[in-house]
Amino acid sequence: MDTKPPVSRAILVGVQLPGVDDAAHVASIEELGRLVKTLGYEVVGTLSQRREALEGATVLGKGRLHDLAALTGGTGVVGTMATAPKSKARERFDEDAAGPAALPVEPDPDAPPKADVVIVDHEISPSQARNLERATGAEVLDRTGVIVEIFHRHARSREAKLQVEMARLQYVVPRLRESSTGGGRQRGVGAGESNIDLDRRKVRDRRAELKAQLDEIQRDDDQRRSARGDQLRVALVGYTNAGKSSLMRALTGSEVLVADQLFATLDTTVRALRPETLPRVLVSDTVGFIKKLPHDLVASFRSTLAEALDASLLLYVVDASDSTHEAQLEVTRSVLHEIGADAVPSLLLLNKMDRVDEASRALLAARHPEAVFLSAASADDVAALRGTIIAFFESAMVEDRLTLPYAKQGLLGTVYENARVLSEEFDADGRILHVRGLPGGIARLRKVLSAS
Ligand SMILES: Nc1nc2c(ncn2[C@@H]2O[C@H](COP(=O)(O)OP(=O)(O)OP(=O)(O)O)[C@@H](O)[C@H]2O)c(=O)[nH]1
Ligand SMILES: [Mg+2]
Repeated sequence: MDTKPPVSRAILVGVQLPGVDDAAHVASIEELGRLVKTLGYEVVGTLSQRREALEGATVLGKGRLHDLAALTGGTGVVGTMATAPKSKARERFDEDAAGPAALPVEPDPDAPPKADVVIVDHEISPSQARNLERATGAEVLDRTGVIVEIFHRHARSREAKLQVEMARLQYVVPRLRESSTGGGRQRGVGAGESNIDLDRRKVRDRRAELKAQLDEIQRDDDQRRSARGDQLRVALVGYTNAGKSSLMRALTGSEVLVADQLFATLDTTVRALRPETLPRVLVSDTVGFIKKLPHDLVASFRSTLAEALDASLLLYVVDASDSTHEAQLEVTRSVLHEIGADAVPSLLLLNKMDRVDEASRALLAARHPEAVFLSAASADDVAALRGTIIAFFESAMVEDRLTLPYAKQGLLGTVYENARVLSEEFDADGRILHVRGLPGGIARLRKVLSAS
C-alpha cells in the first residue's frame, strides 16, 4: 500500500461547455482551487477541455484522459487499475505538455508532478468517478463532493452537523456503492452484495434518525423565531467570502468568525444592532452561497433560509473587488428567488471597496446606482450603514395608540420591546401608550393586549 503524503496533491479538471465563455470558465476553476485549498490540498495543476457535453464515460476525451493520467501516474485506460511508475509519468507529462497539439496544461513548475487527487469542476456521476479513478489511479472528487466535505469540516453547531451528515449520506452513499476505490473501501467479491444491502438499510435508518432530530431542533427554532415576532430584523446574505461576518461583527460587536476561506460560517447567528436602538434591530449572519451549490445542501440549511425569509430587510453583501462579483450576485439572487425571499425588501452592499480602484468604482456606480458602497473595515462606512438600516425601518414605521388595561400592566415590557413608546397617559380603561413601530408589530401588540 502507498504511504500517503501528508498533503494531498490535487489536479483540477474543468470541461468548458458550450455557452460558457473563457473568463467564466477560468473563474470557475480558480474558485474550485480555493475550495480545494480550503480542504488543505495543494493544487499542482489544472487541465481543461472544451466539450459539447459532460455525458461521456470518463468526462474527458481519450487524449485528455491520457494527459491527466500522466499527471497522476495512472494508465489512462479505464480497463485496468495498474499504476505506471512515477518516472514514466513524468516523461510522458513533459512530452505531452510540450507537444504542439496539446491544449494548455498548467502545472505549477515547482510542485512535484504526481497528483493523488483529481477534482472535477462539475457534478459527475458515480460511474464517471469510478472510470476516472481507474484511468488515473487517483482518488476522484467532484465540486459537490468538495463542498460537502468543507461543510463537514466547518460544521460546529449540533444542527449544522446533523444537516451535513444528511447531505453526506445523500452524496457519498451512491458513490460508495459503485466506486471500487472510493474512500479506500474495497470489498471482497461475494460478500459485496449483502454488505451493500446492509449499508443501505443502515443509511435509511440513520436518515430517519437524523430527520427526527432535525425536526425537533427546527421546531425549537421556529418557536424562537416566532417569539422574536415582529421585531425589526435584518439578514446579511450573499456569496461565500463576501464579508457578511465582518459586517456582522462591525454592526453588532459580536465575535463571529471571520476568515479568508470559503464557507467559514455555517451557522446562523442573531445579535442586536449596536449601539442599541429602540426598538432593537436584530441582525442575522448566514451561510454563504456558491455557484452550483448542491441542492441537498441548500435544502438542508433551512435555518439560514428561514432567517432570510423572516427578515424585514435583506442586505445583499457583494465582494466588489472580486472580478466575478456580478455572477456571484446573480447566484445569490437566484437562490433567494428559489425560496421566495426575493419579495423581501433588500439593499445591495458593495463591500471591500478599499480594494477597488477609482475607475472600477465609477463603473460600479453606473451599474448599481442604488447600492451602498462600503468597506467592513471602515468604522465610518459601518456607522453610515447603521444609519441607513435605521432609516429604512423609520420610514416603514407608523404611530398609533394602544390601551394597556390596568389588569395587564405585566405586559408593559412587551410593548417597550416591540415598539418605541413616545408618551404615556392614563384614563379610566388603563394606560394609553402612544407608540411608533412597524405596522405588523403594532397589530400583534394590539392582539396580545386585547386577548383575555
Ligand atoms: N479588504 C477588505 N477585506 C474584507 C472586507 N470585508 C471582509 N474582508 C475579508 O474577507 C474575508 C472574508 O470575510 P468574512 O466576513 O469571513 O466573509 P463571509 O461572507 O462571512 O464568508 P463565509 O462565512 O465564508 O461565507 C476575510 O478575510 C475578511 O477579513 C473589506 O471591506 N475589505
Ligand atoms: Mg461568514
